[in-house]
Parts: sequence; C-alpha cells; structure tokens
Amino acid sequence: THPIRVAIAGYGNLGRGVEAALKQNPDMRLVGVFSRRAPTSVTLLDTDVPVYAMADIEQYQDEVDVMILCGGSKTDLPEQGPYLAQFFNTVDSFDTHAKVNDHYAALAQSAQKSGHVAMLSGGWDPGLFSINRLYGEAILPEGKTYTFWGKGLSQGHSDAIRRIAGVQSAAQYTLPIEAAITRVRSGEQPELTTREKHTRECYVVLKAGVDEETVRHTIVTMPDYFADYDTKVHFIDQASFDKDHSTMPHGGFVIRSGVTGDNNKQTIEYGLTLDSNPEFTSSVLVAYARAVHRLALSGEVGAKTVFDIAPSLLSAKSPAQLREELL
Ligand SMILES: NC(=O)C1=CN([C@@H]2O[C@H](COP(=O)(O)OP(=O)(O)OC[C@H]3O[C@@H](n4cnc5c(N)ncnc54)[C@H](OP(=O)(O)O)[C@@H]3O)[C@@H](O)[C@H]2O)C=CC1
Ligand SMILES: N[C@@H](C[C@H]1CC(C(=O)O)=NO1)C(=O)O
Repeated sequence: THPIRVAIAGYGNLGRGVEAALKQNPDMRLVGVFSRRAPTSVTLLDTDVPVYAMADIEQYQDEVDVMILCGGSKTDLPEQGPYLAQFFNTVDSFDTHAKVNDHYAALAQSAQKSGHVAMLSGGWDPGLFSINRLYGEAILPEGKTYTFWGKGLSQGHSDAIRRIAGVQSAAQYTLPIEAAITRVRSGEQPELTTREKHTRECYVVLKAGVDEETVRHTIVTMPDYFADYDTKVHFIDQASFDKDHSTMPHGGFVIRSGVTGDNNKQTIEYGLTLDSNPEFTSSVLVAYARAVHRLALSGEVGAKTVFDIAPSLLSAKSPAQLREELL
C-alpha cells in the first residue's frame, strides 16, 4: 500500500516537529508544507518537498491524505481549522481549553458538509492527558483528578504572547506549586483553585519603542491564558532570549486519587518528561494523522477528539499483531 500523504499547514515549532516525526514513520510521507509567509522565506529542516503559499492550498486537495495544522491556537486554528476541513482530512492540537467546544462545533459543521474527518486537540494536554483523566474518572468514580504541568515551556501560552502587537519573541514557563503537589500526593484530595496549582513566568523581547507596561498588562489580564494565574513578566533583549530560551522542555502528570470497596486508596498516575515539547506534540499529531486517514477510508466524517478514536488506529501494527502484544 502507498504511504499516507501528509502535508503541514503552518511552519513553526510544531511544523518542524511534524517534519522530523514523519521520518520515524515509514508508512507516511511528507508531500508539502504550506505557509502564509513567502515560500522562499521558509527553510525546511532537511526534507526535499515543496513549500507552497497557504493561499494556493485548495489546489492540492487531491494530493494530500491528511493535513496537519501547526498554527497557533489563539488566532490561527479557529480560522484555519474550519476553512481547511472543507478540503482535507485534518488534525490539530487546539489547546484553548475554554474554547474547545466552539472549535469542535465549527470543525464539525465544516467536516460534515465536506465529508472529511477533522480531529482537534490531538496533543498531550489536551490530548493524552485528556484520555488519562477520562480513564481515571471512569474507573475510580469516587475520587479527584489533578493535573500538574512543568516546570516547562508552554507553546500555547508562548504563542499567545507572540500575538500581542509589538512582541518580537516570547517564552512562557509554567511552574507547578510544590506545596499543592505534596498535598495531592499525600492522598489528601484537596480542593485547589487554578491559582493554587501553578504560576506562570514569561520572558519577552519587544520591538523598538514598544511600551513594557502596556504589554505586561495585556499578558497578565489575558482571559483563558493568564488572568487566573499569578504571572511574572520579564523583558529581555533578543541576544539573551536566544541564549537562554531556545530549548522547549516541558512535562507534567495526571493523578487520579480515589477509593474502592472498603475505602481502599487507589491512585492512577500518568506522566511525561519532555526534552522538546514541540517534537513530542508533533509525534502525537503524526500518530493521530494515521488514525484520521484510516477513519476517512472507513467512511467516517465529522469532528473527532481523542475520546472518539480507538487506540489501535494510531498504531502502524496490524490488529492481530497488537492482540499478540496485549500482555
Ligand atoms: N495540545 C497540546 O498538547 C499542545 C498544543 N500546542 C499548540 O501548538 C500551537 C503552535 O505552537 P508553535 O508551533 O510553537 O507555534 P509557532 O509560533 O512556532 O508557529 C505558529 C505559526 O506561526 C507562524 N510562524 C512560525 N514561525 C514564524 C516566523 N519566524 N515568522 C512569522 N511567522 C511564523 C507559522 O505560520 P506560517 O507558516 O503560516 O507563517 C506557524 O504555523 C500552540 O499555539 C499550541 O496551542 C503546542 C504544544 C502542545
Ligand atoms: N497545550 C500546552 C501543553 C500543556 C502545557 C500546559 C501549560 O504549561 O499550561 N498546558 O497544557 C502547550 O501548548 O505546551
């Protein structure tokens, strides 16, 4: 069978990650990259495929099996997702938690009409962490679920800062509050507000002449991203940014702390430790691109989340081989 033909829409950290991840999946191949920038200004890592103008993307609908959307959640994906689901099967890592149902509805409408599959929020949170929160709550109905991230760089939050007028570069680090983790790990099952679980720390490079306090205020009051957190903002120069903020480690864990039967304490924990947040997220996107291709071939249409997609569809192994490896 022919390799699954994958294309990238939007070439940033995730776009580079997808380009790299596809090299680890021989049943798939990159056939093109689409960018809103001039194609000649976009340099790929090392794959010899064309870079096209996003404006021409509709012309390639018969050459692409799955389009992986690597734009930013704050402003790119809400517009690009429904638009591209008219022409392609798509996968994205949409992560504006407060707006997931809006995005789902917009993708569902576009994909139902065009007969495509549009998968949203296929990353690690939302994505793999979402699946583990569901398992925990379905299996231990009497209990509490906690999610902790970092210390690490959140791409969604960094992207959100980059979209503020006058910002040249941005890195946002998420820091878990250790006292909260200790209380959760003790089995106390505490009630914790958003502000009691994490703090956020931003490093921002501004373009010349841009007022720091205006940008600081825009960040710390930003709904869905920073308003509910204690947030620090540091303004630095580009040289310092390039030196100190070019790697994107992250990680985190989901804990379900519950009880069964005669009040037996049961704990489920799922964790990630990531050298590169974007490369890991892109590896999730590529596995889900395989699943979306198979769903489309089977006649499925519409919007899908990780909850709707059977794990076996992500694997390059056959169902029989997977069954042999069940234990
Ligand atoms: N669910 C999850 O677990 C995760 C989700 N994410 C999501 O992934 C999204 C994308 O993250 P990330 O790839 O880091 O974002 P980037 O800022 O690197 O890229 C976003 C878009 O910006 C454009 N762009 C990239 N580089 C440049 C540049 N030098 N000049 C101008 N434009 C540029 C690209 O579009 P174009 O090529 O068209 O110019 C690109 O698609 C995040 O917003 C986040 O929401 C990320 C990690 C985990
Ligand atoms: N979507 C996040 C992935 C995780 C990390 C995170 C955070 O640090 O707030 N929330 O979810 C990202 O863009 O990195």
